[in-house]
Amino acid sequence: MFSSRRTIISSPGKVLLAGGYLVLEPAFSGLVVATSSRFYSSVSHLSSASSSTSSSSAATITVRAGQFPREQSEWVYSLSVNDNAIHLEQTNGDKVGSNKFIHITLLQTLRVSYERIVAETGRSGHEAAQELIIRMTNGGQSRGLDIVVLADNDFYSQREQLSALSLPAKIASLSSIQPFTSLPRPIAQTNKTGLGSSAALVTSLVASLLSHLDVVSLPTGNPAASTTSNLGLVHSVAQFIHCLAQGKVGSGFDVSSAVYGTHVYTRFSPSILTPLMQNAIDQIPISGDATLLPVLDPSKWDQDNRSFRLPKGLRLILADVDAGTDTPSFVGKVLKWRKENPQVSDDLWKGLDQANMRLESLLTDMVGREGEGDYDETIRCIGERTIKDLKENPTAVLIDEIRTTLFTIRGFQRKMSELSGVLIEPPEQTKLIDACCELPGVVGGGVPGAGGYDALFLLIVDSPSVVARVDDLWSNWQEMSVCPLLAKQSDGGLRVEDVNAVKGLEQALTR
Ligand SMILES: Nc1ncnc2c1ncn2[C@@H]1O[C@H](COP(=O)(O)OP(=O)(O)OP(=O)(O)O)[C@@H](O)[C@H]1O
Ligand SMILES: C[C@@](O)(CCOP(=O)(O)O)CC(=O)O
Repeated sequence: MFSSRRTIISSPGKVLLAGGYLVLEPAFSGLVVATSSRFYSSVSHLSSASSSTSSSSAATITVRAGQFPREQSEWVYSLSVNDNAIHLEQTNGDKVGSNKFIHITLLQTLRVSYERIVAETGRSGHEAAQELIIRMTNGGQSRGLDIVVLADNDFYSQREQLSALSLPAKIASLSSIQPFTSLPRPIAQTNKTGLGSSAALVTSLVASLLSHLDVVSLPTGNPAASTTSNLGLVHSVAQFIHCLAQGKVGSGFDVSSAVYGTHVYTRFSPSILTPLMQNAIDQIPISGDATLLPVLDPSKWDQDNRSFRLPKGLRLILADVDAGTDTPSFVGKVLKWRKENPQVSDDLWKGLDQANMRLESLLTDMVGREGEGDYDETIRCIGERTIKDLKENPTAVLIDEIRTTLFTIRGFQRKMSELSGVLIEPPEQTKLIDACCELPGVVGGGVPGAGGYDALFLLIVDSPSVVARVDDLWSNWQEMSVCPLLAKQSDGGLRVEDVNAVKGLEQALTR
């Protein structure tokens, strides 16, 4: 009986609200907010194998990026076993080119799966390799795995789609675009919006593969309820793969939020991955001891995730600004300046970290006031700026302190820009964010993550009138092209999906 079993797991996008650059060092933390816009990975079995093609030592994997042109966005791999290794080769690279994030995710996740099969079944070598292939081919009844990856529209600029529909770059227009809308050009020629597509892709694909191959068990609904070892393994495997594919060990805040959702993140020690980064291999050894699992054992990872969320009644609203940011180049220049100016940069880092942690504390205090009788009314009045005397109202005082702290953080970012020569908050962004902050209901804002011209965020009162004010200012802004995203904050990380619960997903998977 051919199995129609399908595993769909999604990961949220990310916004590093505070802690850019500092979060690269374990001494400092970052406030990372997961977005409502998500990245989906679906794993099922390819059509049934005819007796001539079914094999216990080979399998096929096809991966399709469902919203991109199929002829340039479907990668096919063949997996085979020889005397001392499992090999994964792409078979259509000459036609569509390669996708290193997909290839590395498949290879390393299958390598983890093989090592887990050895550890759990006591089988090794060819026997364990055959067990892996049996799971990939549904007991030989299928040729292998059929994978489709899909991102919510927010991950990629929709400017062209909006102009093709003669629609203005406004929130209402974005809502009229079909979910997982087809994009005209391949990924490499598509503008991304800074939500962390690669981290969400890697994380959701690792989780869906490990789950489909029965290596981890992630219950439907809220995987956060699953055992920490399962989620912890998904986290460490995804962090390793993302670093390998990016060719550097970043802070990992983006993978952490793709797994755990919104939280205060303190990075893992980069040295944990050194043994694996130095001799990355391109096959899966089936002789000798496990080499991945001892390093990716979650109990050996020292990152910290402190729970944190935005308070009820406030909303994160995001915009994609017309030019991107070369994050690796920004990071390189800032860290070079920091190394050359240790005293000045230490003082700056400590001052900025205090402001970042003050922001966390104030937002958490706001969460603590959600049950107060005056909370909702105060938020409503702040939205229309009809509060006369802030001093009389503790919630209003807190919001005013959040506003001040966001300005303080931006001041430190401008100081970092001035001293390092890296335009973290460029003058054009300063002008735009200051103009937004003048609007009633806007608490504050800033440039997320590495900054530059990539994106901007605002913290606003979550009311239609405030959203409309911001939307209007952005759509009329002349100095830069500012396009809103639909994303809001969300608290959840990895999620096992029911295809019928996600609008447009079934159609996009079978398109
Ligand atoms: N839908 C997708 N399907 C397959 N691969 C994708 C998809 N989206 C992104 N990728 C992969 O991720 C790579 C982008 O990773 P990169 O680290 O350069 O950007 P990023 O920092 O994640 O971007 P952003 O934060 O703007 O989304 C692409 O080159 C591609 O290999
Ligand atoms: C600059 C840095 O601290 C944050 C980059 O954030 P983003 O990719 O610009 O959202 C780099 C990192 O944390 O890996």
